[in-house]
Amino acid sequence: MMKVQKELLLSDVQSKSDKSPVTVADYGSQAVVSFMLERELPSKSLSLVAEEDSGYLRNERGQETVQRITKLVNDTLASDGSCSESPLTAEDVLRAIDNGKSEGGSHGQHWVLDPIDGTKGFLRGDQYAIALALLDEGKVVLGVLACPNLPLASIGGDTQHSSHREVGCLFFAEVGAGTYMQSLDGSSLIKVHVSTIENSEEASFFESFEAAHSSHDLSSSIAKKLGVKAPPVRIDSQAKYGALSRGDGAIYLRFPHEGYREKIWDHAAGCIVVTEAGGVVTDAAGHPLDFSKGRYLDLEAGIMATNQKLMPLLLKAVRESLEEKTSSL
Ligand SMILES: Nc1ncnc2c1ncn2[C@@H]1O[C@H](COP(=O)(O)O)[C@@H](O)[C@H]1OP(=O)(O)O
Ligand SMILES: [Mg+2]
Ligand SMILES: [Mg+2]
Ligand SMILES: [Mg+2]
Repeated sequence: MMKVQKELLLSDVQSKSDKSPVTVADYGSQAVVSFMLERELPSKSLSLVAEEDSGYLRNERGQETVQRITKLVNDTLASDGSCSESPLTAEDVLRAIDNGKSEGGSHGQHWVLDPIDGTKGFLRGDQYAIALALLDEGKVVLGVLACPNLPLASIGGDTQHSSHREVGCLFFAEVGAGTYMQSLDGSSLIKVHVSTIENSEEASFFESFEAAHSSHDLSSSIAKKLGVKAPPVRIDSQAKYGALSRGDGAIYLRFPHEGYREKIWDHAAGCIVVTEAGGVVTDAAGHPLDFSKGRYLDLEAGIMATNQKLMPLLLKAVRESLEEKTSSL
């Protein structure tokens, strides 16, 4: 994935109908994960709720892109050493991508995948994540978050110039069993916990790098009410949930602009990674996120995450800031 990030060509990037970018890496990652899940869980019929579909790839202009993705997928499976079968054809790859069309819901088990979360960060050479979760009867019971560019050392405010530049973190959480972090090369497994800060003035917070994804004005007003002194830490993708789960910062604020609908694959893995590390994730009204409603989350105004001690204070500050915003309109 990191090699693809470095070598990405202009022609490898397309624009979707909602104007967000999608790359050969997004499609390739979805095909690989879908293919692996099918292979590892042969006895069950797979239900996968995933971001991408093959629509664009199946039209004429997509032909070249499909060839490129097919090569990437086969190279990846071969380098992993886990593939003894013959190489996948373009049609196999398109079918693996389209496995992700499930509607999810409150019954049975559904895998939830964002093959590349934070595509804009990926294109910039910054943070991105591969996020996979398992829903059981509408609840997230398992979450895995791979963050190939996230430093193993803390990225919290005052440690940003740390000399430890090693990157690549894997977070995983299972309901009732806590959250663990491992380096992507497989060494050093540790159990992680959210920050224990109780004084909001000492807290630092994460938000989107992209101002179009989350209102920076609103989070700055909330931070001011809490007396937060540190400047916001702005990074892309669910890497924010990962960083929060190990206490790099104490708060995550996300307030998309009017009309944006949050998707379950953008939060399912991150949510359990934070809650199993002792944190709380809610919408702006303080309700837990409901992953049982299909491909979209149905929620009020925004998403926030912090530790249990700070949540009541945060909720109050969010309420006040939202009221001020409404009355100023
Ligand atoms: N207009 C938008 N507002 C909010 N989030 C968006 C918007 N467009 C895309 N996203 C999604 O928000 C998430 C990244 O936001 P951030 O990095 O700011 O946390 C990604 O899941 C991204 O999708 P994608 O998975 O396609 O990158
Ligand atoms: Mg996308
Ligand atoms: Mg995403
Ligand atoms: Mg994505």
